Amino acid sequence: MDKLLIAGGRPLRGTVQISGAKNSAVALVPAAILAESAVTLDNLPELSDVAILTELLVELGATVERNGDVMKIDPSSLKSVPMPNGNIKKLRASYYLMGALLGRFGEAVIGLPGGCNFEPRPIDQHIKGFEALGAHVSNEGGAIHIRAKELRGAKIYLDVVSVGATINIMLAASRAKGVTIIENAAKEPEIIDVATLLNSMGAKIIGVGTETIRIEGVSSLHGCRHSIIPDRIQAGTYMIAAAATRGDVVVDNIIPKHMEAVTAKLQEMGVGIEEMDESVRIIGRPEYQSVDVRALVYPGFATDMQSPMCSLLTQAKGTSILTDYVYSSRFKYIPELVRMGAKIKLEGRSAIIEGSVLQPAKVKATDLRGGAALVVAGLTVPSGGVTEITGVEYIDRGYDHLVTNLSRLGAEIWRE
Ligand SMILES: CC(=O)N[C@H]1[C@@H](OP(=O)(O)OP(=O)(O)OC[C@H]2O[C@@H](n3ccc(=O)[nH]c3=O)[C@H](O)[C@@H]2O)O[C@H](CO)[C@@H](O)[C@@H]1O
Ligand SMILES: C=C(OP(=O)(O)O)C(=O)O
Repeated sequence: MDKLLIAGGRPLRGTVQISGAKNSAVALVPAAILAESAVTLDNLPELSDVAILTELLVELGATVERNGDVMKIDPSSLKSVPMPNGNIKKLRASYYLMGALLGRFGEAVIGLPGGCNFEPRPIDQHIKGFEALGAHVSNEGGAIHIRAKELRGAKIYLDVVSVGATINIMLAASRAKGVTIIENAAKEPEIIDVATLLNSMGAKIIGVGTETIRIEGVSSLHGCRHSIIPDRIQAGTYMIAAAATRGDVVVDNIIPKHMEAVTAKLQEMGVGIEEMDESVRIIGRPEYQSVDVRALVYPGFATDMQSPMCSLLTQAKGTSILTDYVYSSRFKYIPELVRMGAKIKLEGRSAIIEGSVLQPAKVKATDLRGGAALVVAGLTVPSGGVTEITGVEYIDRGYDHLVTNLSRLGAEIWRE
């Protein structure tokens, strides 16, 4: 089993280039199968989730060619293949194959998704959406069976603001007969990215980025070329790592607007920030103030940034309160931070964090962003001793070239 080793205490310095967004890529790759001809995706990140999805597309009969960060997906000889088990269970975003296959073939059999199960993650809103479009949905032994004689547009009000349900309904509805309206839709930038791809394929989607999305179904979609937006969660993690190590880092190839919630919080703590057109410079300071952080849906502070932020808050003077309003118990990483000397108490859906000096320890990542929190903490430990992180396979889901990027910034980090 791989592990990451970090000899901390080195301020990060230099420039890091951010790759395409995982949470876009894992929706765009399945979306491509709705086309009748080849879709080319640029700026594709090199992540295990993307690799598994690619294998799934090949199992479905697509021809996939990857060259660096470019992937060409030709779904012209795609078949409807049931996928109750196997690779499908390895990642969360395999649920996008439900919407995509339903749109393309009117049917899908997909095993319940795996991935980071930091707490129960229901998909009832996805299913409610498919049913509203006229599909019959049943759970047979842990696999979701979806079948529709004909997909018909419908008005769907989401009970919770869900990224996955919003995208999944958009995928299926883009090939439905008539108009679908999604109310209380999620507004994340990745949703806009998926709609941009679908519209380039010939779909008719408006309203993305607002709480009402209108999708006029079309009878067929065609191939196109699309460049994936930068990964705002990777970008935010490097911003936090730069601040935590009192470094000086330019995080490049980003959309600064997508970073506003993180930028504002770092500024409030006293971190130096310079914003450019496609990059942001983070200038670390010797002392930071404690702050309160609330993880919310976009444009609020992202729940995916909550865990790395917790590691930074251990470096602030006084008491910070970090509350997650999206996932009430996304805190499995906290006992590991405590093992590293962090002073954190859990109260309901909040972590109460006192400033502390971290120390090296052997710790285990049990989910992707919890793993990122441990990396930030390991980098922050004053020199002397090595932090050992296992569970690296979780981190591989969302951070490409992590060791290379951090090493280039001057970190002492290696993988064994
Ligand atoms: C691949 C991907 O893009 N993953 C992101 C996506 O996950 P994902 O799309 O799975 O998360 P959702 O936005 O759906 O979840 C938001 C909230 O709604 C609840 N819920 C969701 C769906 C549903 O059918 N029923 C229900 O109750 C969830 O338990 C959670 O409390 O958005 C999350 C919230 O920003 C991020 O943490 C994940 O990184
Ligand atoms: C939770 C995450 O991803 P997923 O929904 O793919 O598990 C994440 O990116 O932090």
